[in-house]
Amino acid sequence: MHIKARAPQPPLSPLPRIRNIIAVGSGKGGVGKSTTAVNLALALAADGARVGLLDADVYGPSVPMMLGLSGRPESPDSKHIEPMRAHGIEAMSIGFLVEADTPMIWRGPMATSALTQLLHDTLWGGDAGLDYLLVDLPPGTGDIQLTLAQKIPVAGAVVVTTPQDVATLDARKALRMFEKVSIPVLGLVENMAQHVCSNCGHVEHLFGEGGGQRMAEQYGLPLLGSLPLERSIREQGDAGAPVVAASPGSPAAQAYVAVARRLVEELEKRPRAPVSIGASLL
Ligand SMILES: Nc1ncnc2c1ncn2[C@@H]1O[C@H](COP(=O)(O)OP(=O)(O)OP(=O)(O)O)[C@@H](O)[C@H]1O
Repeated sequence: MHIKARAPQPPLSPLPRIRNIIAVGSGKGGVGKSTTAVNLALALAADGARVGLLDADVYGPSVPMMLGLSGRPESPDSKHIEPMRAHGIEAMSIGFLVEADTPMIWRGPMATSALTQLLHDTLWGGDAGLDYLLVDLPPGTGDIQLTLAQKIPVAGAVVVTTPQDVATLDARKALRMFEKVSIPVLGLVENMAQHVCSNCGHVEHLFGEGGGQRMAEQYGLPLLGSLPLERSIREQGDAGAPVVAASPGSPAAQAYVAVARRLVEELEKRPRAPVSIGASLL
């Protein structure tokens, strides 16, 4: 039987220089989504990957502070912008383009168009491109999150939750949101799972134990890992040198590295071509 050679297919992703875009979302604010996204990006880079981080959290862009970055990105041709660089990763944030104390009161369409522009106009990865671009989504599951998730060609999503969040419906709402836009959820990350005393190292499960695992089982999703609630994670994030960069040998940093490796494993189980969920909308 004669098999016709297939005609070359157009690339599925409108961003072919970025091999994998991973969205980091949460059902509600304050669960540590940005802290997790920043440290996961650094952990992937520590394993040798070329990594970028897009801060899409229009309501509270915290990536510049967490990476110790300030100032404005440069534009070589007044059409594109150079990403900012810190601790071996690239970053772009709406926070670089507005004054720090400007409240973000944009309506949905303005926010999403500014963010998709940032995604497309940033010169990610120079000539070599990026292995991973993590997108720190705004907290919650409203219209902005939904539209963004649709407009960005995401390969998969990670949902960050706390043990209390698991007990409520918030994290489940985030799962449903990704399901609605056919974005595969690569797994759950349980943040602030146990408190480690900074004096004596005593470990306490302040918010109960096993909630993340139970939820993961209920939804048939992997639990990518549980991260400790530790003073150093907050302090180093506030100081612009997140724990994975500042104390790479610490148990907290190792916990992020373990989650990052599990994330890559899950991603590699998926079909290679990035899911171009939003391609028709772009
Ligand atoms: N594992 C942790 N241990 C200690 N502090 C943490 C941890 N994770 C996050 N934090 C702290 O909790 C606060 C909220 O974290 P973060 O800003 O990452 O949350 P978020 O979910 O992105 O919030 P937002 O809804 O404002 O975007 C920050 O002060 C951060 O330093």
